[in-house]
Amino acid sequence: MSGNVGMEALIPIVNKVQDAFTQVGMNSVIDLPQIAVVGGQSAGKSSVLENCVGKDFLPRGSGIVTRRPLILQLNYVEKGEWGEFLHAKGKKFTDFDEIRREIEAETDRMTGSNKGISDIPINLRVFSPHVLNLTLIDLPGITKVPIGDQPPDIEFQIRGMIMQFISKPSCLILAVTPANSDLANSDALKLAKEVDPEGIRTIGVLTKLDLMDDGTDAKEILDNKVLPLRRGYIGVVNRSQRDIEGKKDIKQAQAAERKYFLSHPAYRHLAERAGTAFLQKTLNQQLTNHIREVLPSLRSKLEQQLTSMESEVKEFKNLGMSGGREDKSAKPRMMMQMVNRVTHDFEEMIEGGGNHVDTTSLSGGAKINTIFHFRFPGYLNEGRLDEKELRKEIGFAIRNIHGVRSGLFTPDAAFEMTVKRQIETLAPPSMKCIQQVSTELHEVIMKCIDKIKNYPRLQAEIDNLVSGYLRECETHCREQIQQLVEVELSYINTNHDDFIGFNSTAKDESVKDVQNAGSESQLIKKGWLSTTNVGLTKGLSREYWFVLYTDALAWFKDESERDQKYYLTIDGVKMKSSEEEEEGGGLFGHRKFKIQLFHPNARYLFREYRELTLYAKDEDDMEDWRASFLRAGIYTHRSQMDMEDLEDEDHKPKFERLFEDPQLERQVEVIRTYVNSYMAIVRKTFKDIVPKHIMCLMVNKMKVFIEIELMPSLYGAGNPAELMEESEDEVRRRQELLGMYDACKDALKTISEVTAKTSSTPLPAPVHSNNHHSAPSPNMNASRMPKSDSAHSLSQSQRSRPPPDLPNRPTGRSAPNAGATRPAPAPPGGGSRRPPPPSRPARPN
Ligand SMILES: Nc1nc2c(ncn2[C@@H]2O[C@H](COP(=O)(O)OP(=O)(O)OP(=O)(O)O)[C@@H](O)[C@H]2O)c(=O)[nH]1
Repeated sequence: MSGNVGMEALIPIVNKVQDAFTQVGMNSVIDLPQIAVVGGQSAGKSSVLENCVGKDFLPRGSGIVTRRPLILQLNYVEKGEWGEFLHAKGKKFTDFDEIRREIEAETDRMTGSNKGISDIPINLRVFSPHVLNLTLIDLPGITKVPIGDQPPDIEFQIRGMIMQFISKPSCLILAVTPANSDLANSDALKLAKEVDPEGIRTIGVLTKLDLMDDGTDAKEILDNKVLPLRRGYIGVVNRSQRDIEGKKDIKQAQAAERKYFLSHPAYRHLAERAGTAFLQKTLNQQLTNHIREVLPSLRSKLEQQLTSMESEVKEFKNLGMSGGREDKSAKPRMMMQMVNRVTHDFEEMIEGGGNHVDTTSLSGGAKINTIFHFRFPGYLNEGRLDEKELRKEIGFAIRNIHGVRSGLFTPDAAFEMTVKRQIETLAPPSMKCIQQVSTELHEVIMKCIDKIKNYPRLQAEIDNLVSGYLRECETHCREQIQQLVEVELSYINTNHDDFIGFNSTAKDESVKDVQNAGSESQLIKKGWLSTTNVGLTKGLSREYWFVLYTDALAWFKDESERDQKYYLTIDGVKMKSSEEEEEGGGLFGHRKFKIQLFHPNARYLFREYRELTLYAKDEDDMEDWRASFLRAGIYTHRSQMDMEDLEDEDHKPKFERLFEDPQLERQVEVIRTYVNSYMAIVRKTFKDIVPKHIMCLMVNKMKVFIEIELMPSLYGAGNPAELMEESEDEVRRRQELLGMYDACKDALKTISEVTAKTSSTPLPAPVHSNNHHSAPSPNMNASRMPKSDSAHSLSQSQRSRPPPDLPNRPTGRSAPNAGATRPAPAPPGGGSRRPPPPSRPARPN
């Protein structure tokens, strides 16, 4: 294909821009517009389209030839020239006559051979080094009277088909009208006007000038004086049927066409603005305008991309890595930068703050804080014995200390032994805390060095050194905590200010003694409990505020203790406690923690009740109350039946049996209270001191190590040049980045060159229906130009001319040559020719 020189000239420009953008990762940046030909049957549409491309391959002839839309995609390739049909994928058509035959055959396949039509397009892709990536659309000619197999609504169908394509705002419309027919009735112009009323994307093409009646010409139409179009009309002389049959080639045809215009007296003056070559030039200018229009946005995209790469490129340049040769001396400097980055990131992740605060998950420092203040206290509590177990231990200890004798007094040793056992249980949760912080620190390190993964050797070495040091810190910290446990075990400080044994030994040692001594009643415990039998319908429970004194139990409506419900002296009162399943508690049931108080020697406990049933909210609460009742001298009562139950099948005493001795039970309770008090102090100390140790011995030490010792350690570990060896990925990435950076700069240069080498042409001023004087212009684009600019492109003389009243109509003879001028008497008054009033609508719509 070489019939369109202008288009070929555009190819390198488009390709250069396209290539530059492909290199920077942007494809299809220049999306060239589609061009569609519309017109009546046999108007010469296919001929015009073929001329635009500059190659013979479309079926042409008299009658309805184009019966399906043909979407012709031109694709630029460096080598070879062939066509491919969508309906015959994979088959390459190198003979363009064969392409024509295939179009005809494919048309017939869908529509039959008897002039039927179809809106299903034929898709043809032509690959050639001589074309731009453009899409051209050949559409069936507009017809009104159905023939052959054509449906009755043929006109309507074809119209719909055409509209599908030309209504797209990006589609250029070549409205083809043969000069030997009435321009005023041109369906092509009517349709174009419907979708493009301002005429921005419509070019009028007047074919078959050579077939006009002798003595008539289309000068006035071509001068845009008849039915003026914003972009005017271009006259062409295509090959006649005889030329085609005689195999007149496109070049010969264009030469003959040029001769025709130059030699024709009516057209000589516009020979430079007529003919296939000028039509091509017009379209190419339109494409140029389009290219130039997209350049500014491409430029700004490129500039943005360049800016985003600048800092990294600068970094490489600083390190002497921008060229092909690498600067070896830059590696230690680079290593220092990397280590500084790790130091900075580590510090930031531990201490918080910084520029990149993570909003999706907790950072290292925040996680360590959670371990210290939420998880660690939980772990400390997990290690606690439950109340039952604790009592059991204390009970055994007391009995073992007393040996064969029944001890009258609570032995101190039992307290100390139990406390020591309890202190030992604090070691595992503390170690767990250390281990979790260590894991977190390691994760922080991993995150920090992930950023230097492009230097795998350096990354591995830092990991090795830092993780090794972390292990040392962890071991040291564990030793220190173990030491702390031993310190606690070495001296049980019963003189501690917060220890209740120290301050209130007398009070707690023997509540009973206090009572017996006739001292004043003392408060033991207050709290909510629910009960079912205090003046309520049986079965319903209700909460009261219970206050337990050394000698009495009182309950009130609420904490204000104003409305007292009852005051029960507890002398001789016993208790039973149990857990029971709540009725209707569902699959797993709700457990109820029940304590029953009763008087074994009296019929009624209070009022008409034999017992008082109290429900605690949970097991701990029940244990607390039980302990408090014990302190108040309310002991567990065992019936004979219970006692029988105290031996198991092997006649070994069950644990409960220990407590058949109320004296022992009371002693256990006293020690338990002391143990709890003392352990609360130790736990508090651990809660405070373990995190401090971890901070001091692990976190802070790690910070110092990374900041001060890491760099010298790295030097000790190996040569910086070797450590700074990049990963293949990094080398590739750097090359790509630098390549992309250069490509961006080249692309910007290309854009500047293209801008300098090409020029846009402004959109002609709009024409009015009665303006016969708008000059035709090859400039089709600039549709987005402000109207005022377009208006400026009109010369002063053009604007000052008075607008003629009506479109020019042919005078004299009948229709076929409407729009053509005939030698006719000069119009009255000279100036613009005023045709006689039209006998039918003179405008396309
Ligand atoms: N002499 C002469 N013949 C032309 C000219 N333009 C087209 N023809 C002839 O007119 C006939 C129809 O031309 P086509 O290009 O097939 O017209 P079309 O508009 O594509 O026709 P359909 O697709 O059938 O609607 C062919 O025989 C062409 O050779 C012209 O400018 N001068």
